[in-house]
Amino acid sequence: MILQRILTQSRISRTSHFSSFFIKKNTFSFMPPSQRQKLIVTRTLPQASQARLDAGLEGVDIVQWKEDRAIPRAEFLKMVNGAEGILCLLTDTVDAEVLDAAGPQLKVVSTMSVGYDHVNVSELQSRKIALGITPGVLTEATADTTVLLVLAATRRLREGVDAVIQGKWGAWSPTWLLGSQLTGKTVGIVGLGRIGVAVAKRLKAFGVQKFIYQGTRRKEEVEQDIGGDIEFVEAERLFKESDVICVCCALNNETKNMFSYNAFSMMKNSVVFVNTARGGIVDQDALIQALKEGKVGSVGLDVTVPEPLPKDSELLTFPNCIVLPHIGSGTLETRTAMSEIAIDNVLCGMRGKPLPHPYDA
Ligand SMILES: O=CC(=O)O
Repeated sequence: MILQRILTQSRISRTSHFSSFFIKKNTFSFMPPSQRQKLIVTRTLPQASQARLDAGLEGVDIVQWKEDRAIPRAEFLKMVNGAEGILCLLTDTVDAEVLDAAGPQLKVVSTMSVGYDHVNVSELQSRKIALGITPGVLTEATADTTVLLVLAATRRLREGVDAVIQGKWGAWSPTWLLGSQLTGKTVGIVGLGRIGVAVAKRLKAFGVQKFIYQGTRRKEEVEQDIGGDIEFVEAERLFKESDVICVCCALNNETKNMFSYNAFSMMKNSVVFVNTARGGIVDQDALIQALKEGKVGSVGLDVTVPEPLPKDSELLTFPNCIVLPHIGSGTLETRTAMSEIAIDNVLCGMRGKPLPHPYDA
């Protein structure tokens, strides 16, 4: 009891506040300083995971950026020096400069995200640094957000809400604010991975008649799992035939700017276009042009370039375009599961063990 109190007090007294970041030394281990490992955490984590860090990790000194904004690059480069593990977010670019600033002892980068387009994977590989991601746990939340945007866009949610707020709600009208419905429609999914499948299964319940999908290869086992009318098609056919398009793929060299002006020009004028993956998959200027020219029916985006999207972005001027602030995985359950995996990944990497959720080339 007395020992417990001494340890707690000593832990508190050794936690120092350093400009905007905290250094937390684990004081209940008698490990000599030379054997202690430095872990960088680039943001405050959801409550349960933050409590885990605050309780201390055996043999680890945690240096954490605790402001409610992304860590400035210069701070990141300073803070990372001497780290053996980095727990970062999708807002932190991890490239050769960061790895150089860290030094050769760096063993693992663990991102609290399933996407890793902010990490230079080949640099990590060439330096034999492990990369951990958080797959699986955000599938349901992100699929929910995708369906939310599909429904919001098809039923003109933004226009309806704006009309109520602006006092433009007149008498009930047989012709006002008519949207479309999903019954009998064709939905195109780009990227039939975990999230794409979860989206298809949800949308099936709305009476979608046919799914067409695009990706690196046909997935027969997944087709069977979803069931019904589902077909792997070329991108061009997906653009032309879909009533609704959901972008659920990773951002990489193949998918960057895949939604070009040409792609939007091929689509039905009534198409509902939803992106919950990464902003860079869409040529945003082309999307703005397509919206101006009435080449797309309605749009729902959870991701943009840049993020945050500036308040004066032209994208925000279209009543048929709804933009969310990248909250696809934004539930307490999901974000907690993601941060727990990110901690497990980074600890295993620092201790030289296989990561429970490694990036899989
Ligand atoms: O966008 C969210 C993620 O990649 O986890």
